[in-house]
Amino acid sequence: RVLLPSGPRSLPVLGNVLGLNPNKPWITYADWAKVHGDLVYSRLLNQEIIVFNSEKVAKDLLERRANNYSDRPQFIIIALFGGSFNSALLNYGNRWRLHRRLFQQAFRADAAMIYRPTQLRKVHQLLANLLETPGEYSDHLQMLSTAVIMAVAYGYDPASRHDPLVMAVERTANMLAKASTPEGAAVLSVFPFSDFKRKALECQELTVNVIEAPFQYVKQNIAAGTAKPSMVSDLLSRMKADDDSYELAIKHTSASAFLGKHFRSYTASALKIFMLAMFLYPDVQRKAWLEIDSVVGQNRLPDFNDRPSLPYIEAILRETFRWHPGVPLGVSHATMNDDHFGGYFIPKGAIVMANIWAMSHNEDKYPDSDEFKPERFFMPDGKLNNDNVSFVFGFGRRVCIGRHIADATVWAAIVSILAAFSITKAKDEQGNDIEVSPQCHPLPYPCRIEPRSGMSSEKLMQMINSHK
Ligand code: HEM
Repeated sequence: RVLLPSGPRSLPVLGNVLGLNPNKPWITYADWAKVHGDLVYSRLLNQEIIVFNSEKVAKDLLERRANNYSDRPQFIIIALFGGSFNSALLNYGNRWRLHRRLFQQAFRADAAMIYRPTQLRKVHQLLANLLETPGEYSDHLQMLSTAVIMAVAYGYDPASRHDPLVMAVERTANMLAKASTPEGAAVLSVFPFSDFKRKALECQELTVNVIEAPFQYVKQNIAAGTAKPSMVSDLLSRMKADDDSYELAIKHTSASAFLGKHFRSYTASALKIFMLAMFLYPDVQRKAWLEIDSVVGQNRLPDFNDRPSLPYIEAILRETFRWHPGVPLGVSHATMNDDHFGGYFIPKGAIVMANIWAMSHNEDKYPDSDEFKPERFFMPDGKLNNDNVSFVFGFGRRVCIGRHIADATVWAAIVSILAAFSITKAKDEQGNDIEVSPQCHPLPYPCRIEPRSGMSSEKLMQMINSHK
């Protein structure tokens, strides 16, 4: 008799739909793991789902048995919404291999270095925006995220957050994202909303335009000799003439980078979490200022050369990724064949999810895991340990391809915001602190952002301008 991994008792048709917290399923899965172990079996309607709640199991299966665990589940709903171009959701096969190779050429650790000046420029623009309209910080962080991806993928410089292309991207990406979680897809397929088909068609049309427009922009710039370095211009320069399938793959990979709503949002989510941590943990902020002042001083803005000399900032970056990981359940994998592990049967076609949230809240590894404590990354001798929380970027052959870009953007934004500003709780009309509670995908909550002691608006603007 085959023994499936253990899991909660399920209802005949619905499976475990009703037991799942739809807003934070990772918490439900982590609770189930306390009863059933690191491997939890559940069912959503007729789809089998196995959740890996520890790094060890995720590595044993997603990495060491990558041949079987590198597929993605396919949802008809995503194709209906025009999302089948997305590299992150492709089946494990030749089309995905070509996409991955193109991404790899542009985004591997050494190639990604050429985008650093652009990333720093966009971060300085963020500082200027925060200075001008601090209350809109959440929009500014989203804009940074989008602007970096558009610059890296296309050399495109959005004029402002009302840029028509950016607005079209936001709209399309939001629609696609709703269709692309297993929970969303399962529920939508049984309880379709009345305007579902209309939305699907609208989204398909938007997607076609949003893929084509920035690609044509690069081609025109190449023809005019004005193209900036970008993933698309680089890949086009290596393409043999009239290779239509290769050209289509370039269009689709670059679009995946900016239309996969997740990937742009993850950078912004990490930064919103960072802002939250800074005003909830003012001592951390003070320690960071001390480190920045002793290494960088107060007369210039930090740059990437400072990174090795700023270990406390590095620890803040790691803790930001760990405390509230932006992708708490990773991107779902799927099994290609039946398998056995630890005495359990893992069926072919099961959806497999890495519960990154459970891993980042493993109390054995991260005691007081709900607390924001950058100190946890230091060894007794005061040096940084080697835990760079890489699990937040996923596992195995489908590990995040944008992680070097994302890591550099988030680092540059964190260190620059700390160098320039003080972040404190906002006050209500009576002058009392407004309290907020941490969430995984934070809404814009109020906070106060102002030039920190020793900094003034004029000085900050001078420093920003001196980098142009
Ligand atoms: C803080 C920011 C980010 C986080 C936390 C993050 C996290 C992740 C995770 C957890 C996965 C799934 C890995 C797996 O299947 O095991 C993933 C996949 C992916 N990420 Fe990221 N990501 C971030 C930013 C980005 C950016 C900026 C880009 C684009 C430039 C990007 C591109 C991708 C792609 C294309 C995949 C799919 C890879 C594949 O299926 O082969 N990510 N990311």
